[in-house]
Amino acid sequence: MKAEQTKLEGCFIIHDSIFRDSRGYFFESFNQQKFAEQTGQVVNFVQDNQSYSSRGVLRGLHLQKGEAAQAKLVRVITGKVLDIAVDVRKGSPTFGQHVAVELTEENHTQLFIPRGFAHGFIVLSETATFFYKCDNFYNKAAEGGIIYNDPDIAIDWQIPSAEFELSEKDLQLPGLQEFTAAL
Ligand SMILES: Cc1cn([C@H]2C[C@H](O)[C@@H](COP(=O)(O)OP(=O)(O)O[C@H]3O[C@H](C)C(=O)[C@H](O)[C@H]3O)O2)c(=O)[nH]c1=O
Repeated sequence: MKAEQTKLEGCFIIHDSIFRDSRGYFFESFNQQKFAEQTGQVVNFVQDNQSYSSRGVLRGLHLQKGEAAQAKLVRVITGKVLDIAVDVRKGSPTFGQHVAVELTEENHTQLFIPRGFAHGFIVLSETATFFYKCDNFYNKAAEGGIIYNDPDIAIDWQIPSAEFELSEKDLQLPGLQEFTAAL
């Protein structure tokens, strides 16, 4: 695997080493030792999540606050998504900035999102199966988030907004300024 540092400190694009032969492919989707060597971060994941969505479904921007904050290692098993990580770490020099990465079943690319980031994705293919590892357990009481179309973050979700499908919960998330005021 190779870890590519993004413009956001601690957030890495992970390029996996895929072994292909006449049967198909194999790759180590996570190796704690190699990950630490490449990123300088020792991560102990404790929970795996998986979701399945159709084209236009937009999940996010979510995070867990305080002690319940989660680092995530995310990838796509089937389909294609645009994955977004937003730096909302208090005092960060890149506060409010984001990275956008296309994760597909073909490229096997992963994104490592540190604690203190908001995360979301939109499905660009007909359907997508999304898998991610978390280094902290789900804590509903600590859930928070930022509205997907906040003008200060200014995410280009790549497809027409008429195709978007969000949960009622996500449509009521606060803007970055309101979120920041509560930090
Ligand atoms: C996240 C989570 C949810 N749930 C339950 C709570 C709800 O009854 C149901 C669906 O939850 P939600 O609508 O929050 O699922 P997503 O919109 O996919 O949320 C995720 O979307 C973005 C992309 C993320 O990065 C987060 O990990 C996570 O917030 O699963 C659990 O039981 N455990 C969990 O860890």
